[in-house]
Amino acid sequence: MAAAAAAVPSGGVHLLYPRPWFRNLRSTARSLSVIAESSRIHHAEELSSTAETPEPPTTTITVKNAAPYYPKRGQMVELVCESLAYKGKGLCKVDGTGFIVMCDRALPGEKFIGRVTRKKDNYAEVKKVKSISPHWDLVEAPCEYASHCGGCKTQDLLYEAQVRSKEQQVRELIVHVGKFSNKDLEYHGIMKPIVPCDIQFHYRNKMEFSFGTKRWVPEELLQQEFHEPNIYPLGLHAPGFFDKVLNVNKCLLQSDPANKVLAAIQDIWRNPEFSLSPYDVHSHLGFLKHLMLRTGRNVDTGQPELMVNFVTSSYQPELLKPLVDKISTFPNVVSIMNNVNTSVGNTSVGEQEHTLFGKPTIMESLRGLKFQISANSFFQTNTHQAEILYKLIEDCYCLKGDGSEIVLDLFCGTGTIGLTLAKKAKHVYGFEIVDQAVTDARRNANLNGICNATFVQGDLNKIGDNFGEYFPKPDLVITDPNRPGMHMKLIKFLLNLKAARIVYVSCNPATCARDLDYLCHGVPDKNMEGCYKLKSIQPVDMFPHTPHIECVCLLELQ
Ligand SMILES: C[S@@+](CC[C@H](N)C(=O)[O-])C[C@H]1O[C@@H](n2cnc3c(N)ncnc32)[C@H](O)[C@@H]1O
Repeated sequence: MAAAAAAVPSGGVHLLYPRPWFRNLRSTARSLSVIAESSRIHHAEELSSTAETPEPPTTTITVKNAAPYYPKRGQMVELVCESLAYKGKGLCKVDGTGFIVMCDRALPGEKFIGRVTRKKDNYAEVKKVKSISPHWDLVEAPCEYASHCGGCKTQDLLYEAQVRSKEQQVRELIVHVGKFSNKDLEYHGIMKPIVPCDIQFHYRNKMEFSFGTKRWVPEELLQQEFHEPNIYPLGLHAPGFFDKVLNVNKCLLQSDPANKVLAAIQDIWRNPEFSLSPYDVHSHLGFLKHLMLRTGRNVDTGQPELMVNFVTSSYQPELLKPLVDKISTFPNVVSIMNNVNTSVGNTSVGEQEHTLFGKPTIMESLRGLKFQISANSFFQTNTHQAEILYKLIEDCYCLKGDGSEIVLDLFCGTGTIGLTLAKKAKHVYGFEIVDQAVTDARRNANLNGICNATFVQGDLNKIGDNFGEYFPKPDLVITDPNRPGMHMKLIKFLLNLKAARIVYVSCNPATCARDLDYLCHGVPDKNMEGCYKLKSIQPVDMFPHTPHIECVCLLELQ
């Protein structure tokens, strides 16, 4: 494994000379409109539960000199990938027409044949059928599943090229969805260079695998190798399928102790003597749904500690006993949990939780504080890079440190950001929807002897006009929403609140760009005026080899 990891160079992104393709990424107007359009689709998908939030603006751009082009479903096209865009998809143009085509797993510079699978008004999606010449910055992907697994999409792209592309995506979204001028971003130093992740494998502290009844074998492997498609899989979902699972014996993104546990479970769970059946998502029969592995750290010894969580459709501990007996002998396993989820949905959060071995939580430390993590609580999944992210947040907000300031921590999860600020603040008020996370946040405050933090359970998409009565006017607002971004009610609240500074931490640059636009430029059709000035945007790579991008943005009241 060490050799495999070494094949991918680390860090150093700012020292490399940009390749010609990167300069070409001063993209044409047309490609930008597609990226903006992509973000609109994204919102439509993800905001279905928050119907009142308007979709982000799309950029209407006239395409100069583009011949009309009407690809048909099933048509084969030869393409060259220009750059990476939304969800890490390759952005290509049909030669001579400028028509935009998006392709999963096409990487910059790659020439390939694609089959049109989906057609929209102004772009199409293709599936790569054959690669003609490889992409620039090709490296050998160390993981055997890299070209099929839905987790990593860009393992075979040089890490420096991955982060350059992420930085460029953020810039384009901020300009075209957020409506900030590229010139301002450059000349006022608003757009900061991306912070790469210097650990590019084994960085995830949490992985969730699914048990399945249908093993997914990629088309190209069906012919090449001997496969036993009837063997039940335990692994990751095939991209786009909720009922097909790619069997995975080892994942290079999770810790070594977690991989040892995964391998041990793979070895024995199909043994007919144990009568363990995978849950069938169609018939709703079967027992084993998911296997969640979380890696923490014993804060006294520094040794990894592992939580193994079996998600099952019913409570039958006697069935799990052979697995528990085996993995409880592993020195790092300190907790074996069973979440029982009787619903037909795919979620791993159980209605009941049982401790089968050891303790119900594991420990982790972040910015000098201790955190107790339960099976279902949110915790930053890359602990190493979270240290760097939180330091950036700390540097960004510049609390005076005299204990006079009030901090509002929105979407606080288990309270990690707020608690790391508490020592410098007068009081921290955290709001979070998940009950268990709020319980954890309170426990974490106690664990660290922090008395000036209050955590409240509540839905920030449903705040009433009296929301501001729950806390004194804050000097600083931290907002860290999940992928759909902030609801319009919350935007409106923040525009009326007029806190001196907002630090917006985002895991989705498209919704982040939309919300920054609202906070800075207002929402004309709601008669809301913007009152913030964007001071900085700092992209951070928390998840190498995946399309995910984190950003820390500082806004100041104008
Ligand atoms: C990206 S996480 C941030 C967590 C935390 N700030 C941290 O750094 O660990 C987003 C959090 O928002 C919470 N959340 C999602 N929707 C919410 C809502 N409508 N109201 C309140 N909290 C919500 C999620 O449960 C999750 O804990």
